[in-house]
Amino acid sequence: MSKTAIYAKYIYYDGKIVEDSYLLINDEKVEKVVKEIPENQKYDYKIIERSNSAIFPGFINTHTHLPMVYFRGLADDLPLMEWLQKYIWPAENRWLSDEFVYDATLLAACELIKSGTICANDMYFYSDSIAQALINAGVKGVLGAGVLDFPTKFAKNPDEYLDKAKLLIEKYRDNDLINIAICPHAPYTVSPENYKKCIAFAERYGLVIHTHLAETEWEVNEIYNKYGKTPLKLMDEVGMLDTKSIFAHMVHLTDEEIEVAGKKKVNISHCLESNFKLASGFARVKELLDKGANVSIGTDGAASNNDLDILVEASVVTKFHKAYSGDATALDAKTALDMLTINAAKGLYLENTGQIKEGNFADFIIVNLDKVHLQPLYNPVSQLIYAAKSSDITDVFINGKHIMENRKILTIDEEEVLDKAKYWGKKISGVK
Ligand SMILES: CSC[C@H]1O[C@@H](n2cnc3c(O)ncnc32)[C@H](O)[C@@H]1O
Ligand SMILES: [Zn+2]
Repeated sequence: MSKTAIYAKYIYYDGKIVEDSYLLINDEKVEKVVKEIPENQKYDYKIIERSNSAIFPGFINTHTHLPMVYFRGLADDLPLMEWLQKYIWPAENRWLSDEFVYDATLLAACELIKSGTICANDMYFYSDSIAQALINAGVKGVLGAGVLDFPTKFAKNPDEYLDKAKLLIEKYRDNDLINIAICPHAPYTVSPENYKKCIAFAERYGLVIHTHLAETEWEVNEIYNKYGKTPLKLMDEVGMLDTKSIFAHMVHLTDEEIEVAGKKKVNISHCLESNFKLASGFARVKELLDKGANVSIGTDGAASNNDLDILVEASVVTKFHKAYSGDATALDAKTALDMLTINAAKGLYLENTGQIKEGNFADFIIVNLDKVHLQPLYNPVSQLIYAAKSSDITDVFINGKHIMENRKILTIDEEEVLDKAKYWGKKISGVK
């Protein structure tokens, strides 16, 4: 049994700031916070001193495509469908393999760890290799096996995509870092019949189902022309709103659909920077939250964002929605932190996750407050969301394991990961 006690200036424990205390960790779980460790227990703990720091729950990125870090900057300044059809899908068909996905996911994992992300909700192919990379890095993943109506290098048809998902479920059933999900890509690439197949499959195995929805105006028109209804209405009719589901984007919703999303407490991953960059628009997050939807934050892939830094994303999200609503009280710093943590865990159906409290998994970050841009300090949560940079995160713990210490990743060799990224970059760009 391993016990750790971390002393910090501030600990965001069970939704409240506790000052000048120890956070006690017992193996992979949080024990409690105490002002003093009883004299007779002092030698039971490895003590870590961070008296100029604050401890917060680790962040959860609820929509991404991790291996796409190797396509970062490959095709920029384009709208979604042109970006996908002319550049990204051809690149995926040319380059994806287990080796590519494993190497790329290690690079993504470094970026996640360095920006305080303890778990990513991924949607891609070759998810076995994604799982192996995340396990080696010590990062949690909800790994969504992608499903499309059409064939790719990875699978011939929806049945084969699902057969491959079955193997993942069996392999990772007892893994404490990995959960498997099912990911029909979007209503313009997956028929209603295949959505129903995915739902039946997800329900049989108790999985979360994760899809892109209402991302662009093009999608709304395409679905209307094909089915005579909106994307959300179509999802409601196939049963997606009445199962364990999470929807990425939800940009183009009518007022009535915002009511429905709220009433049905739909889980939404808001991907603002990707939506901005592809000029897709933006989700009406304040209204969705006010009506009762559960909104968390995703970066989307690094080929459309172009990074996986969820702390920057949250800062942009809170400020943008104040400006858009004309209400400076909208999406305050606590709401932004909740979106990165509790809302995200709820949206992914992860138990004992998303908050530092007794019995929860010990997933947390340590932020160095001794920085010119972080002093003086009146409100630690406000400082985290509005002023801190990811580079202020010194330490990351996941399931009680020390993953990054004083910004050095302890689980994988960052230099080697960088060398591999450069090697693949040269290959992809055709440089000899
Ligand atoms: C089914 S595997 C994932 C699939 O999604 C593609 N993708 C990446 N970003 C987006 C986005 O913003 N909208 C739609 N599809 C996206 C990715 O390239 C894979 O092919
Ligand atoms: Zn996406």
